[in-house]
This record gives sequence, C-alpha cells and structure tokens, in this order.
Amino acid sequence: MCRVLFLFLQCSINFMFYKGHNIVKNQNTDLVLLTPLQMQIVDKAAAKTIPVKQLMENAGWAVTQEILKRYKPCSVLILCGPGNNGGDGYVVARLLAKAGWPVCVGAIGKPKAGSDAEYAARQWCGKTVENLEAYVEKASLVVDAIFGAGLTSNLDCRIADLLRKAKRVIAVDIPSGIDGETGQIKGYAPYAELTVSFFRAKPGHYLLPGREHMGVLVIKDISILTNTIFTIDIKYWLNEPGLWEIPRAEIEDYKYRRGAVSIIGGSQMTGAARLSAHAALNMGAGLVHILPLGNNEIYSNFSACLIVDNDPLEDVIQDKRRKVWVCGPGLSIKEVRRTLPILIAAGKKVIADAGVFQTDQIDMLKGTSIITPHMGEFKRVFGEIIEDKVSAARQAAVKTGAVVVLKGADTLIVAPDGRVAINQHASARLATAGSGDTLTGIIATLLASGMPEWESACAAVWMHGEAGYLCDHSWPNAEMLANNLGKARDNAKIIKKIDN
Ligand SMILES: NC(=O)C1=CN([C@@H]2O[C@H](COP(=O)(O)OP(=O)(O)OC[C@H]3O[C@@H](n4cnc5c(N)ncnc54)[C@H](O)[C@@H]3O)[C@@H](O)[C@H]2O)[C@@H](O)CC1
Ligand SMILES: [K+]
Repeated sequence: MCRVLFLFLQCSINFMFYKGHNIVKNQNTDLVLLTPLQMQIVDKAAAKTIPVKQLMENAGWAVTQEILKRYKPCSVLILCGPGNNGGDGYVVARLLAKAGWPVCVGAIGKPKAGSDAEYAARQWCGKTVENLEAYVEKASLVVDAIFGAGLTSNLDCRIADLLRKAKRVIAVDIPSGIDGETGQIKGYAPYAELTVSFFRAKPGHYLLPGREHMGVLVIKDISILTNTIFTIDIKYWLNEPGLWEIPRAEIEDYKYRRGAVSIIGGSQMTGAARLSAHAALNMGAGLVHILPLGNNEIYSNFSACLIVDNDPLEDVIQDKRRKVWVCGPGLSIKEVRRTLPILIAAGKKVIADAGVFQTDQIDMLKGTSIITPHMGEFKRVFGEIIEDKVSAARQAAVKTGAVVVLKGADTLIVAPDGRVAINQHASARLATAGSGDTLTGIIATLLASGMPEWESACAAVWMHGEAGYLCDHSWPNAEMLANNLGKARDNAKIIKKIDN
C-alpha cells in the first residue's frame, strides 16, 4: 500500500509555494492531507469551474479504471448511499456494466431530489436489488459507495451487518465507517482490498486503526485544480521526502557546521546513550559527545569517534558550538532532574526522551525543543487520550512548546503551531529495544545540522523507517538499524544545505 501511493506521489511531484497560515517553503502539495471539512471546501471551489456531475463522473471513472486494471470480470454489487459517495457508486455501476461486467446496485437511502447523486442514480438503467443480504453474500466483489470521509455518526447496525457479509470490498473514497480526520472507526468499517480516493488523501487514510482498512490506497486526479489548496489553512501532511529538505555535504563544511550532538550519559543504564551516539555518528553528525554522569570507562571504550566529556555539565554548556543536547535515554529521574533544567536554562536545544517521561510533571518539559514519547510515556505525562491522539498530541505541543513525536506504527510529528505530519514509512522492524534511542540520535543530528525542529523530527522519523526497510532481514536490532542510516540519508533525496 505504502509503496503504491509513494510511487504515485513521486510521479506527480510538484513543488509549489504554499501561501496559507503555515508557510512551508517549497511545500510539496502532493503530500498535503485534507480533512473532510477542507475537502468539502475544495469540492465547492472546484464546482465553480467544473460541474459536480462531471467531478462525479470523473471519480466514478477513476474507480472503474482501478477495478478493470486489477480484477477479471465477476459479479459486482455496488452499495450506494444517499450522498455524493453513492453518486460515484452509480457511475461505477454504469461504467462497469458498459464494460460487460454483471453488475447490480443496492440503494442504501435515496439521494435528495434534484441532487447530483440523484442525477447519477437516474443514469443507472441496470438491475437494482432489494434483498441486499442475499446479494451481498453472493457477489464476488462489493463496492462500498455508502458514505465518504465525512461520516457524522456511527454506522447504522443494518449497514454494518451488510458490510460484514461482503467477501471482498472495494471502497470509494474511504471504507464507510471510518472518520476521515481521525482514522477512528465509527461503529464498524469493512476491510477493503482497494480504496480509491480523489485529489488528496485524508488523515484518516493513514491514521490507525483506519489505515488497516484501506487495502491498496490509490489517490486519483479528478481534474480538481491544485490551486484550490492555497486558500486552505493546511494542518496535515504525509511524512515523505519533499516535506523537508536534508542538508548535503558542502565544500565549506567543517565538523561544527555539520553539527555537534551532545548526549547526557546515564550512570547505570549506559546502553541507551551509546545507542543514541551510535545513531548520531552513523547519521553524519560532525561530532558527537557523551557527558557521562558516571561509569565513564564504558563510554570511553565505546567508539574511537565518540568524544567523552570529563568536565562537569555546568562548564561544558559554556561551549556555544554545542547547541543540541539529548537528555533522557538511560537516565534515572534523579539524573534528569539534575541535568535537564541546566540545559534548558542555558538555552540549549534539547531533545527529551525516555527518562524524562517518568513523572507527570509537564512543566519539566517546558523549554525543550522536541519530545519523543511512545503512547505509554505520553499517557503517563499528559494523561489518558480523551478525544483522539492527534488532538491530544496538539495539546501536549501547546502545553510544552515542544514538537511532539508521538511514536507508534503511525508516528505523529506535531508542532506547537498545529502542523501534523503522519508517518507511514515504517515497519514492525523498528519495534526493538533501543530503537527509540536510535531515533533520538537521528533527530539530534538533523537539528544540529541547522534544520528546524518540526522538519528535523519529520525527516528523522522517515529515515528511521527507511533504515528498517534497508535491513536485509525482518529482525534487526537497534545497532543494525543505525548501521543503515548513512544509506537512509542518501535515499531521503538530498536537496540543499541549510546554513547554521
Ligand atoms: N462534492 C464533490 O464535488 C465530489 C464529491 N465526491 C464524492 O462525494 C463524497 C462526499 O459526498 P457527501 O458530502 O454527499 O457525503 P456522503 O456521500 O458520505 O453522504 C453524506 C450523506 O449521508 C448522511 N449521513 C452521514 N452520516 C450518516 C450516518 N451515520 N448514517 C446515516 N446517514 C448519514 C448525511 O446526512 C448525508 O446525507 C466523497 O466521498 C466522494 O466520494 C466525488 O463525487 C467527487 C466530487
Ligand atoms: K465509501
């Protein structure tokens, strides 16, 4: 699924200047994700130049082409809802029947009189069936054109029961029952084999649990103009190269220009800081220091490339070239309390991880640049998720003033100004001890190279995933992940150097 969409995005890569509230230079608009509400605004704007009937025809045509490309003729039941999603379904029915496929329609609700969906329904001259339960079981393929991404309440039980009986489902826009903004399931949603959506994907296509229901996700152009996006305050992006730019090595580089990473090394759990350091070294940091809080010998024997500080933190922070610090991996809460306030007070850019999430003291995190909790750590600090995880991460970013990297299978990178990147470029290969410490080292390296906070975190999360994909077997440990980081960085499409 990931690769199909990624190829599509790569083919139509289109750099534009986005002039909305969140100005992102050279924003790749193909990576924009639209909320259902924003999609409605786009649809309305598009309707000023292209009649909705035509957009619906284009949408139905796009879905039909994807079906014809992937399946051999077979019996198809098209379930059509009352809105425009249903309208698309009627178009698919007509075009598939025209291609000679045995098609029948099951109408779930009636389109509003005079609506575009009603027009599409009237163009359907084939069989419309009543006994849907019987037909849904018999049909080789069921096209779910019941509801789109803007479902307002839970799916009706009868509709849910019907969809449960379908053997193979193709979803128009999104499987019915998935909230297009949050990816949450409203009552029930089928697992589609193929989902065809239009113009731009929605956050719910990539957020779990919704993502698991998409099957192969294809986003089709239906002739809506890209410039309709520029009037919208975009908040969501898919995390792929093009959303950020990675500095490349340049002739005038020297180690501090490339970026210095400093890591607080725990006195007891020494592995975590060493893994962060290993990642930073392999990621291309100009120099990497560990400041040990004890157990200096272990750190000194770790790598010839690593510099181990002998002076106390209070002295070391005076070095203005060492702007970026990692605090948390392998640290006890006592060690965090001893070091984090000093780093923040000195105005260092701090990436806070692991050990810093041992309490619910949000205030302790204020002044950090980036925090990287997994869901368990996030709940410990910020409490249970009340609405959805995006809203919760946004609130956490506002409260702390830090970029929040909420780690998981659909890692969110959330800026205090509300920008959200959703990462799908990762696999279960990353679920291994020390993988988080590796990520922290990658983020620190990019931040030290001069990238802004949110972009550093986005790029690091992508490269962490890429390092996992580059492993030649499915069970890498954190050191193996780090060994692939140089190649992962090359694969992230180097664009230009950002000056410190
Ligand atoms: N507007 C446009 O320009 C285009 C829209 N397209 C299609 O239009 C769809 C969006 O159309 P709509 O906005 O009409 O949305 P839907 O087709 O999802 O239909 C919404 C309708 O369902 C009702 N409804 C919502 N939740 C319900 C629930 N839980 N139980 C019962 N009824 C419920 C609403 O009251 C409304 O009548 C997209 O998914 C896409 O497939 C395409 O045709 C392309 C062009
Ligand atoms: K649908």
